[in-house]
Amino acid sequence: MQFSSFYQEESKNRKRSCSSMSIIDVRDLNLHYGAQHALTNIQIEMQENSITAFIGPSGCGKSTFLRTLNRMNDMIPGVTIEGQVRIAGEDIYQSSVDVEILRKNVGMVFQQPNPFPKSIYDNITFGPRLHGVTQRSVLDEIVEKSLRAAALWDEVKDSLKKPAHGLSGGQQQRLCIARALAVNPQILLMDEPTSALDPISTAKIEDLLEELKATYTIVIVTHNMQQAARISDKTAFFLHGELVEYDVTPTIFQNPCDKRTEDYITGRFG
Ligand SMILES: Nc1ncnc2c1ncn2[C@@H]1O[C@H](COP(=O)(O)OP(=O)(O)OP(=O)(O)O)[C@@H](O)[C@H]1O
Repeated sequence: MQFSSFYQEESKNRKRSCSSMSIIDVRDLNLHYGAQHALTNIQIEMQENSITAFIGPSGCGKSTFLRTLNRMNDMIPGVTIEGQVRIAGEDIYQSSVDVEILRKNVGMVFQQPNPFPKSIYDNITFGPRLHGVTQRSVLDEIVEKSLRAAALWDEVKDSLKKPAHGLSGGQQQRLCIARALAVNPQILLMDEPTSALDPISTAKIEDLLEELKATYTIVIVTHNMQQAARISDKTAFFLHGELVEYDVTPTIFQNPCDKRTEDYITGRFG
């Protein structure tokens, strides 16, 4: 199927399915960096159209785990991964999986906004063009739709040909979100997406995530516990490469089962 029709068809299907099935299902996941055991027996299921937050002290494995969800660790020399990561029922570590298509479906936004040194328009169309969209009208439509979804359209609609690097940090991060949405992913992975931003830009992105979860499944690493409490449906607490506790967010913050979670959220360590 042509990517443009694939894009439109997928959008329609996405709107129809608003169930809360597990879209991510991880079983017995272990990851080593050489001899270092960085993730130990991770088991977790994440629901479609929800926001899941990963919290825990520095070095506990949050980002490493996030990267296993679209095979971003594959490129790191010496990494070994065992276990299963199922996305929409498919084990993404099977050799038959096309990693390019996987990363189209499971997009990523990083801590530092990283727009390409290109125009706003070309940043958004980069992914769709890579996947074969050439028709100008379709590209225009994707640009508008992605920028609207990222709550940036009104601010940039008259300067689409201007360099992306001319935008503020907060606008650049929303552009990076729009760029990720332009290839119509199912899942958006976000690694501390607001830690480089001021409080107003942070609030805009938090509001945006609340809107985006109607269409996408969002997994976010955050050091900001108020942020996790504000925006996530479920929270996973990691410590020393283990998933200590995972539950609905109010339970994690108000009534955690594990003493280690309680110590962390009450600021006794980390
Ligand atoms: N590319 C890498 N090569 C080797 N070891 C790594 C690599 N990336 C992470 N690690 C190690 O794996 C462990 C987990 O790191 P990771 O970055 O996943 O933790 P984190 O919880 O996301 O930390 P932070 O909150 O500081 O970003 C750490 O001991 C880290 O040093």
